[in-house]
Amino acid sequence: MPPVRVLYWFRTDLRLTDSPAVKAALDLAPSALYPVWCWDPEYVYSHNVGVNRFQFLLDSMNDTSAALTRLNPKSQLFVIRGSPRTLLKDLLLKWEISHLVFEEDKSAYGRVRDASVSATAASAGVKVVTRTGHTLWDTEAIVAKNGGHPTLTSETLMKCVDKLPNLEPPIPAPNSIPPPGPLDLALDRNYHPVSRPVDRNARDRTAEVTVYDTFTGPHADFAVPTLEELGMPPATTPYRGGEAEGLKRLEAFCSNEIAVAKFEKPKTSPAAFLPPQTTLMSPYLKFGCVSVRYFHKRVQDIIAKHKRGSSGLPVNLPGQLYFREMYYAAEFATPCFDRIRGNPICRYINWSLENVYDADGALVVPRPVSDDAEAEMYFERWKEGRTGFPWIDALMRQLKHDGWIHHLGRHSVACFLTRGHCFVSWERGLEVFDQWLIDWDPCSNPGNWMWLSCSAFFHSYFRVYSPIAFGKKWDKHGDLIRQYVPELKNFPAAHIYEPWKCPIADQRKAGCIIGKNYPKPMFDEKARKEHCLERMKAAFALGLKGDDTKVLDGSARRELDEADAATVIKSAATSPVSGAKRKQASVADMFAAKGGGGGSGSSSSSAEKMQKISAAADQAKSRSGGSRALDTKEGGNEALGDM
Ligand SMILES: Cc1cc2nc3c(=O)[nH]c(=O)nc-3n(C[C@H](O)[C@H](O)[C@H](O)COP(=O)(O)OP(=O)(O)OC[C@H]3O[C@@H](n4cnc5c(N)ncnc54)[C@H](O)[C@@H]3O)c2cc1C
Repeated sequence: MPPVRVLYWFRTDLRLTDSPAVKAALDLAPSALYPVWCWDPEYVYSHNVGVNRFQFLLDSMNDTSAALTRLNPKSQLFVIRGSPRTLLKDLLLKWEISHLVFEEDKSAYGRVRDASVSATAASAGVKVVTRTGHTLWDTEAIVAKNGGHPTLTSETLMKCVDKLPNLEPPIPAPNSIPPPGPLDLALDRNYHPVSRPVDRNARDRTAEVTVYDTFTGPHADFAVPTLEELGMPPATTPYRGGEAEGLKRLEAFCSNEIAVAKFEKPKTSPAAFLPPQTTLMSPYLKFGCVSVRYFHKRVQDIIAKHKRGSSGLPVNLPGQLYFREMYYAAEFATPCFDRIRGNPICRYINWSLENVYDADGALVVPRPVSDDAEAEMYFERWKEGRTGFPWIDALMRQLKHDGWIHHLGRHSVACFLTRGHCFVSWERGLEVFDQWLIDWDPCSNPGNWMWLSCSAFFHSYFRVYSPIAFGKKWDKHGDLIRQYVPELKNFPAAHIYEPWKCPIADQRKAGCIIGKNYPKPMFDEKARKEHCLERMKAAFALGLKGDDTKVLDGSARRELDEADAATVIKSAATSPVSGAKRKQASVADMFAAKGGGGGSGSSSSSAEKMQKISAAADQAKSRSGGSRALDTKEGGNEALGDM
């Protein structure tokens, strides 16, 4: 029998407790175990990753490396700087590896990469062993139980998992591991990307990237890189990665068993991030520092112990984990999940700012400047936390600084940017979250953006989060605002959510003049909300999805823009005119001029179309119970009360 020599390829499973793939590697009883991380140039340059997420990843890698060394002083996480697609084959040959073992990554990106690496390994005569460990259930099996379709409600998900075998109990961390074999690596290729791709993270770098100057680190010790090697300044997030830190956080949360048993997501405060409000486990799940199955078992055991008065699905903690499963299974079965164009589950809405694609369907980068200057301005001010709505600004600044905000805070800012007020495409918001979130995830991020923008999963578009009342309900004194918008820290509580209404004498006393030290609101929020509701109504009535030919050839956009223009003509005489309305009125003028049959003819046919659309949407709204009812299947981590 040839000796068993295993290369364990770590990716989004930076842990040793309850890792089915680590167990599979050890079950092979290898004489040598090489725990490897490939520091992929694609991640460094082509993915949209901000400094906080890089820091969290480096923390997690260092923690795994230290844990491996504790289990065997000769072991560590062997970090090699290069693409797994090219590098792994050389490692397999040099180290005479018999088995390549890794945890499955079922995302669209992961599937393609893993298939290419597996094929390369097989061609080198190496056996490939994979296990599911990033999700509770095998995503592919869930989709198969759903007839190959994406799971669009948590109820559907539960029906599918009911047909799957029961979850296995978590696997304890190993007590020891074999050492690696010889580590000499006379690698002769240059793994530094010769033609470096567009650097999407250039904006965060303050120095040159030096991480690829060597294969095995500046001291040839396979060390975990540093932020300096990535050309990045120190991170600002207070959250540190790693299995030890993640398990500590989970235990701290679980120490209050009653709170665990009674947890109801919609009743947690978007302004709080300490237990028992929320677990803050998402970045640890994202990087696999904590096993989702271990987390699930831990809370299920507590719930079983305190059955009386415990909360139920979908609002309890297991329910939250099932939302994650739902998005994973939805992503698996949906082409173009992270964009509108070509996405069969995503409703088409004619957002004022949307992504532009070339004839082959590729995103146009750099992005052309939109001709809707107002929408561009809304987007920029949203991103910078300068909208003039302190609740929104506090959350956006918290997101940028800390890399994490509460789920219901994400609801607030996502609703505000998209269907609630700015009418900017969710694709633009997704990109900002992608850059800033430490827990960014290819399934949960697009999935939740589609939910919040009422593009998929959730459809009650007439339920809009107030940028004033919602925060006030949870944080009357405005502590979150005082912390993240220091300009307002001395503002009287009575006016902190609407500082523009504060008497000038009090503004002076608080040391902050609105319009000078802190912006005035960028629009009349009520008028904007009405404007967006009308546009959502039209899009819902048209009822197209991202893969419809009318979306792909641009005619859906024209049709909805015409309908919007007609609405403005209809309402111009009665509605308060915000800047945005003026802009729409000019769109209406353009339409009238283009119509050929003269202004009045065009606008009346358009108005008729709008009337039909509007009536259909009203019917849909009354069928679903109007603005007060919320389909419980859609709820679960929605704030069900006052929005
Ligand atoms: C616009 C938007 C974008 C989001 N992007 C991401 C993302 O990129 N990555 C990410 O992990 N979560 C994302 N979420 C979901 C959610 O906000 C975070 O998972 C949550 O804030 C994590 O906090 P927690 O760990 O304290 O959650 P808890 O309430 O303690 O829940 C426990 C775990 O359940 C999972 N979970 C809970 N709610 C959701 C949900 N709605 N979707 C998916 N998983 C959920 C998370 O893994 C979470 O750690 C997004 C939500 C919104 C509204």
